[in-house]
Amino acid sequence: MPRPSFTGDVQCLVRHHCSRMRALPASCIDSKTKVMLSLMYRMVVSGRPCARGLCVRQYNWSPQQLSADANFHSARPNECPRILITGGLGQLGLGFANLLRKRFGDNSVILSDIRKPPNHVFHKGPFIYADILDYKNLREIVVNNRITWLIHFGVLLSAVGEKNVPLARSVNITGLHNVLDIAAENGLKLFVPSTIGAFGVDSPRHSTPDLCVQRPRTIYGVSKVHAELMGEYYHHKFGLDFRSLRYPGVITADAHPGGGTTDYAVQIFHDALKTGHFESCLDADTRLPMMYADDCLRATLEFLETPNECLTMRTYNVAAMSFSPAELVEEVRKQVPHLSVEYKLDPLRQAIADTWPTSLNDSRARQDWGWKHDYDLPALVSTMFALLQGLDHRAAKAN
Ligand SMILES: NC(=O)c1ccc[n+]([C@@H]2O[C@H](COP(=O)([O-])OP(=O)(O)OC[C@H]3O[C@@H](n4cnc5c(N)ncnc54)[C@H](O)[C@@H]3O)[C@@H](O)[C@H]2O)c1
Ligand SMILES: C[C@@H](O)[C@H](N)C(=O)O
Repeated sequence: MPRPSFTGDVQCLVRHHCSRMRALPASCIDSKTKVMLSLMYRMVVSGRPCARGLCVRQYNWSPQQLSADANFHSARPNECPRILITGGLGQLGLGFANLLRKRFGDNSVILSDIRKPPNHVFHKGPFIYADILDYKNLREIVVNNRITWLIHFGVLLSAVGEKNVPLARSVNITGLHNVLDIAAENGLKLFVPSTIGAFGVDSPRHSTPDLCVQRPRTIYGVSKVHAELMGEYYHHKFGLDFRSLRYPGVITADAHPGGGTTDYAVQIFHDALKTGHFESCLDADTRLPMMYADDCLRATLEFLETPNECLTMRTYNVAAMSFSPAELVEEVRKQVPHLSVEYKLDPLRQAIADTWPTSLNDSRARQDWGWKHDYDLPALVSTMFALLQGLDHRAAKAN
């Protein structure tokens, strides 16, 4: 094995850390930091890469990656997590950043994406450019900001993924590999959402359990099964605190849909308010599991805060409701009675939806960490209208 190319500065840093660590009472040292530092120390003094953990990739360390004001020597085990969200400008990122900022403080959460943030996002809290395909840049952001939790939302969803398989493979699989390695090397807690799309025609279609045959037929689904398995493998092999929830289709007023099969269930609210006419890309009877964003994001935070000892798995189903386009239309018409509807099926999305579960069994999440949803279909519909009408009202006042 080649000798790792540590610079003198980093050797000093590691030795300094290790001597500080020995000087502190054991109760003050976060166990992951302890393992990481002892592995680093072993590497430096022996000149050999460690067998387990940390050095998932061989790379050159460069002192430039430590910012001038890097202050991780003073990190305390019980301080708030410092969180990075990748792909944060999609449907779920901003909502989750808001929830996490309420819980841990505005500066504890960095949103990142490859797109330019709108003004209201940029001024609301820290934002940084981060391409998950750029391993070095991502590692630098994690190190310089002393990140402790990584929320990995960067992805191509099911329908857009099928339209550009090479890009989906790259973002969803290579991007995941980068994130996994950086999380393992830096002792992070890593959350990667999975999806109902991780199941396929061979899975039980109704009340689909956590553990069953998973043979999805989209690149999105294949990449999510890969993420579940790789995360669990890193957990067992390297001790990575990997966690994943299989989300249903998520409905949010925060952003426009990002190219998924369940997009229709978001689009209908915008169309009902703007034009009073809605074209469904899925057949009237196509039933899929769905969830309101507040439930989804609360589930994620509660899951992340659950002590390891309570978890019996690393990947859990979470569920709230299931409905078809026809059932959603019926509920929407209680608020917008004049809504006209046309079923103009998109063959790509319909074919995908036909392979997904109609409902999920999430009894393990309810049992292990107390998951409980708040929103059913009527509550979802009235909340979405209230929020979107409020937003329209505010936009009209601003113009
Ligand atoms: N929205 C849902 O209904 C739903 C359901 C199940 C699971 N999920 C999962 O939740 C997570 C978030 O989903 P979402 O709905 O916000 O997705 P989205 O498609 O709305 O957003 C994904 C974001 O990833 C960004 N991105 C693309 N390539 C990138 C790259 N190379 N580097 C960094 N960022 C990149 C995009 O710019 C986009 O802002 C995903 O992992 C998704 O699979 C979502
Ligand atoms: C279900 C989910 O993963 C996403 N909304 C999609 O349709 O692709």
